[in-house]
Amino acid sequence: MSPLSNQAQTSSAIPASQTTWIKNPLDVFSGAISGPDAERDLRGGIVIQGSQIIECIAAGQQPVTAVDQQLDASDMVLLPGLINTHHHFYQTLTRCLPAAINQPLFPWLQTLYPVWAGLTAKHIEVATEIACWELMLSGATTVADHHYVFNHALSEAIDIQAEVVGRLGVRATLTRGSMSLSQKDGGLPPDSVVQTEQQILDDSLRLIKRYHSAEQGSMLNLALAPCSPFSVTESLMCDTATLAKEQGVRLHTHLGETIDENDFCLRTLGMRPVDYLEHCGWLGPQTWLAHGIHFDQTEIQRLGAAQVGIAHCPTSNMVLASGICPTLDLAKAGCKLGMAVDGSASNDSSNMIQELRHSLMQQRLRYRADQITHQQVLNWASQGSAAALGRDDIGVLAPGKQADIGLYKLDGLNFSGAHDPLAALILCGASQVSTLMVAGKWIIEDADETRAQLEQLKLQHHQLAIQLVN
Ligand SMILES: Nc1nc2[nH]cnc2c(=O)[nH]1
Repeated sequence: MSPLSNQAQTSSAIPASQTTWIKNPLDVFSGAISGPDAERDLRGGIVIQGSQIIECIAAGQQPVTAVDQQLDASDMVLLPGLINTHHHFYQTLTRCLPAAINQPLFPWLQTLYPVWAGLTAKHIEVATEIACWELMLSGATTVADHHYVFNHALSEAIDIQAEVVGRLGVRATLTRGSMSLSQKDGGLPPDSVVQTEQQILDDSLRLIKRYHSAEQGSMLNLALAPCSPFSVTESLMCDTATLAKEQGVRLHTHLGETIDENDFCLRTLGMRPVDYLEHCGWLGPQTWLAHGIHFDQTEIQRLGAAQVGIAHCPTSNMVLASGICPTLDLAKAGCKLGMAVDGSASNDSSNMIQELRHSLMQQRLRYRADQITHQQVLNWASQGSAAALGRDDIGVLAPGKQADIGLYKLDGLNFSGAHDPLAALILCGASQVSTLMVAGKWIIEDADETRAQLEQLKLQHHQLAIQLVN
């Protein structure tokens, strides 16, 4: 059933000329925690036209614009669509693999690389679909993926992902990942999952030309993402930075995740990861890093001065016992702090709203309770994540921004007795949206119905997961 009322319009796409008032939400968060976007009163709701928000309404006020239809949101909390800045969709197929669980990053990867070497086009397609639905059902309207496993039979992984995200209607940043340093050359991955530098650079250029759209409201950004210092050659890191600059796309990699990575860099490159980043031409605002944990204070200042983005992945960092990201220090220094669930083999879920709860709890162990609020983690997952992905058209509820929103009903037992609805979303542990809109289109109109429709896909995914490990 459509959540819309008053007019007969029930289409999930709002025609460009139509206006919709998301009316009187129970509570609302704009995405910002300082400045004019944080101070604006949104308790009367927002008006959407086409793919954009055109009006924000103060409590008790009516829209100035004539509205064609309304959605009564008085029993729902309104958030900007959450933005996931780092994932490995294919890892949904290797969640909780007994041989891999209970290990830190390096042995965990070495256990999983040979399994991932068996990925086929079908695995990529179905895993991408499952991960995207899991993210969307948990409130994400923009998803980023870091696909870096290109076995010898699988060259079209990003093309498959581009087809799936386009079909689902979710906004995406797809990164062309890569590995070029195998065990025989002193790296961590086996030969079966690395490519030559030329193969990687040629395919990167092909994908940028085919899919990257940089305009406001873009549904698909492409970025380049050599995997990590221990799986990529130095020359590929440098050449990728040059290509990204020539083509005007962003750069992404894993950095500062573990002490083992620091040791690897010192031993094989003779420098620490941030020096390596600078040496390869990566230390700038075009770069966002997954994890960003093991930096000293001087390195944090250098990353901040360069306005590097950080994909903070608290659950994965706890599961792999990697460490605790110095979020507030990085943000204070000038880094753009975003949030991510990381790959589903190190999480082992892709639930974006639950990630915020984990972040709040983990970060309170490092900082004071009054410094890590529910608004702070919500801000990282919206405005902060948008900045990390280099976007200023999403992540905030304000006129002129894209109409990407999530609405949450607090009807579970876990919310009973909660006083502050916005705080309850994080502290009582929300796990699912009720409805979700991307670029003015209802992607999820009724989450329970959507879940029911995904049963067949789930079965197929589970069978593919079993087949992959056998
Ligand atoms: N957490 C995590 N770190 C990585 N470093 C290189 N590859 C990976 C990965 O798949 N997950």
